[in-house]
Amino acid sequence: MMFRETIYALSSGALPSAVAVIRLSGPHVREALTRIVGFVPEPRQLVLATMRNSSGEQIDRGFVSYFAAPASFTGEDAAELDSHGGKAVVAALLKELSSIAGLRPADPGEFARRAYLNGKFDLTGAEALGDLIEAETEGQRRFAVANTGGRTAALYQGWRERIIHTRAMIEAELDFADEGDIPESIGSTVLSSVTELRQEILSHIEGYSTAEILREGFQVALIGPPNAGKSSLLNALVKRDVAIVSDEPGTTRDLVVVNLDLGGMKIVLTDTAGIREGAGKVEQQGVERARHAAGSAHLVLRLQDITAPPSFGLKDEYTDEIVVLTKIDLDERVSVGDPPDPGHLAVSAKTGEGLDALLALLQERATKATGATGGFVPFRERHLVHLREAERLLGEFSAARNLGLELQAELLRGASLALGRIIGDVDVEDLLDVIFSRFCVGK
Ligand SMILES: Nc1nc2c(ncn2[C@@H]2O[C@H](COP(=O)(O)OP(=O)(O)OP(=O)(O)O)[C@@H](O)[C@H]2O)c(=O)[nH]1
Ligand SMILES: [K+]
Ligand SMILES: [Mg+2]
Repeated sequence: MMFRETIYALSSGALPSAVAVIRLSGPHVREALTRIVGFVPEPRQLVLATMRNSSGEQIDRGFVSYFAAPASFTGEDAAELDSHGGKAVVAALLKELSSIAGLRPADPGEFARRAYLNGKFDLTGAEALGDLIEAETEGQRRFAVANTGGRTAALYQGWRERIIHTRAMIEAELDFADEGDIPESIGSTVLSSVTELRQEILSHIEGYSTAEILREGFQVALIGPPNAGKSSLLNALVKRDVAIVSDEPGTTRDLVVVNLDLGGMKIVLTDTAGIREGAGKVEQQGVERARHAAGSAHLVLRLQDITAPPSFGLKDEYTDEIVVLTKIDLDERVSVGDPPDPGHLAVSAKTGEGLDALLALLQERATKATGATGGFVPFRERHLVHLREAERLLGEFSAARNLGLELQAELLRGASLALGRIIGDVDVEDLLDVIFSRFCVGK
């Protein structure tokens, strides 16, 4: 696809910086380079050059590189100017570029959008690229990288081809059969291949939780009666005073949420209000929030003060929970290595005993929760919507008897369209804004 306008943007981060990278893409790139540095370098070479304004005055000296279409990120003629990262330097270069006819500043994600439209990657590839830029932990980075290579697209494309093949069998029958009933032999082949595919899609959908955990983090809720030491433990784990601690029961009212990076895994710790009966109105709201946080967490840490009697206010049980005995510095009979119950953990927020073991456990649980899928899972809510739609249509196909060939073909067409929407093969115009506007300017 040819665009008439040439776009440019500062693609590196906030100024001032040691070096700034200005990126250009479009039909006027050669012309712009000639204007700014006086020549067009050999493609794919970094060349030292003096950058000048239209009166010939030097703006800066730096590097310039040129990428001839279609061998560039966008598929168009493209270039990069590497200047010093001073605010005035970059401002002068951008001003100079703006004065060249046919050039305009790029919108957020516009380079990537052009790359997509020129077939450099499919929509899932673009989304993975966005994830890579947003990745904060090593786990997120690895996951995003795994998805940038077009593997997801290949999977969905393969499924589409199977559906299209099945549909072709049905349509061949449509052309020949008068009564619109498929012969028994073909009917069972078609049905079993549709059922098999539906099963594959279903198990793929299940893998979404992996992506969610990697992206949003492994959710850990700290619950327990008032004064169990929840806020103290949270602070000790993140080594910051995030939550207020006091000897007054009912100190924490709202949820206090902090992120932790454990060995490349994002862990989200939530401190909650102490759960007890007969709390006042505000505290009761906090208790409800606590219960809700615990209910939606991947792991619940149930804290118990070893110096306090066992709590009866905490009847709710959660599928994955661990009892953590707190304040063990106050009882010399209890030590980290020897808790009264071997299934429990023992810690002291005051001395730091037991914290390493707890952190190791959190990391292990989070890693286990993301499984060994190697990133081969749906990684956006958007994908899930279309996968569910495809699965639903295939399910309708398998369930109905005597649907008639035409309706069967129609269901398969719908399923194939749904999969096509994930990779961006069909009507995606409205989606492009959503996906690419999330990118930064210059990408
Ligand atoms: N000795 C000792 N005291 C602790 C420890 N952890 C917490 N405390 C004390 O226990 C009291 C309650 O601690 P918090 O962290 O506020 O307890 P909480 O569970 O968050 O309490 P609420 O928010 O009111 O539900 C404070 O006085 C803390 O100093 C510990 O490991 N050792
Ligand atoms: K307290
Ligand atoms: Mg608290």
